[in-house]
Amino acid sequence: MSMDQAALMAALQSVIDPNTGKDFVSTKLLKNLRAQGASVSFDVTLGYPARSQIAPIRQMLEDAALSVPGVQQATANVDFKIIAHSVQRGVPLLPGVKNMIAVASGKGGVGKSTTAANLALALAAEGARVGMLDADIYGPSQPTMMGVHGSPEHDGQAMQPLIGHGVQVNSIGLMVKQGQAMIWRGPMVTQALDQLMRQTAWHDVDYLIVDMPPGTGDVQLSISQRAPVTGAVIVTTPQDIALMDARRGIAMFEKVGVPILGVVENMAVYRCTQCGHEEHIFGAGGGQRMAEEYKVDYLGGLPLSLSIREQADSGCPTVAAAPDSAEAATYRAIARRIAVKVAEQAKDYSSRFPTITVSNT
Ligand SMILES: Nc1ncnc2c1ncn2[C@@H]1O[C@H](COP(=O)(O)OP(=O)(O)OP(=O)(O)O)[C@@H](O)[C@H]1O
Repeated sequence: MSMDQAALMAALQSVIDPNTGKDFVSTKLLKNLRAQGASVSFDVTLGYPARSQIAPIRQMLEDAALSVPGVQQATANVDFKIIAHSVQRGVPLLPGVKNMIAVASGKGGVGKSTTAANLALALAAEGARVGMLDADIYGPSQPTMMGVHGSPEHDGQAMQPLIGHGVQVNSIGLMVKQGQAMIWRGPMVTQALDQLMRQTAWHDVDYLIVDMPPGTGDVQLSISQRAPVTGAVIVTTPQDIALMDARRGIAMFEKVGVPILGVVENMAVYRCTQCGHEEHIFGAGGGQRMAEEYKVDYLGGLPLSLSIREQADSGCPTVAAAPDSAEAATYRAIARRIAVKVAEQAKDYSSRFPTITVSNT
């Protein structure tokens, strides 16, 4: 029995990627469909890091093809490729970095650095090449959280990032003495961060996570204007005051044309380690309500958890220390949502155009 090509396409189109909610045919991700006798094969390239997703997606696609009368053999070649997506107009990309994701918060102490570290590890666990730029001048904690020691080597041109849990790390905390940066004035901070960003030899990074200084002052505004940011993630806790500050964070990025990838609610609920009872100490649903009000995505919530704190503060964040825990699964789900949202953004075309230098001579 010969196969009906239209039926094959319809069957393949009925398969929905659970991560994007879209099919692979109308999004043109399915390519090179070959049919020979009773065999079909095709390629699917996902736009987000998907090591754990390849096998189930391959299975769904092959099952769909095999359900078509006349198809006896189906081979789906599924892989992923992360490309550079657009940033603010007129801001050039950093060499060696495809996408920069700013992790920000309206106020300090909400768990921004912990979230940034775990998201970096979650993206890396799915096969992405990840960098971590710790720009938190007021409390650079990434060297501790990512477990890196020493200073980056400088070859006269650029600094070599340190490697922690497979992630390329550089931090303002590795460049200055403890406490020194806090007394710098705004322009000095901006200059130091600019240098840190541009003079680090990032090696073919798919996602550079930037742990931003907390707040929405001049330094933060300047980074969000000058750095090529693909999108921003806002971390908040559920208290009204933190939510109010988070709103300011959203407004700051929107003002400079950086898309908000979504909101992460940290320390959303307390779960008793003895009996499992859950208590919304700071009120329930605040992050979600704020996300709805501001029409941004609610990416997920993390509980107030002793293990999250202990693991991050001891240099092995939860995603690496306890990959089978519920908290690690939440971080991975949030990271996947972020990567999918980045993949949906327009491609960066700036590298296609030559830079025009006007010379007066
Ligand atoms: N979900 C959580 N449960 C328990 N403790 C947490 C959680 N998230 C973060 N912490 C802890 O709270 C403290 C502050 O977290 P973190 O440094 O990530 O916050 P931050 O917002 O980056 O702060 P800063 O304003 O200093 O940049 C750390 O000790 C961290 O381990």
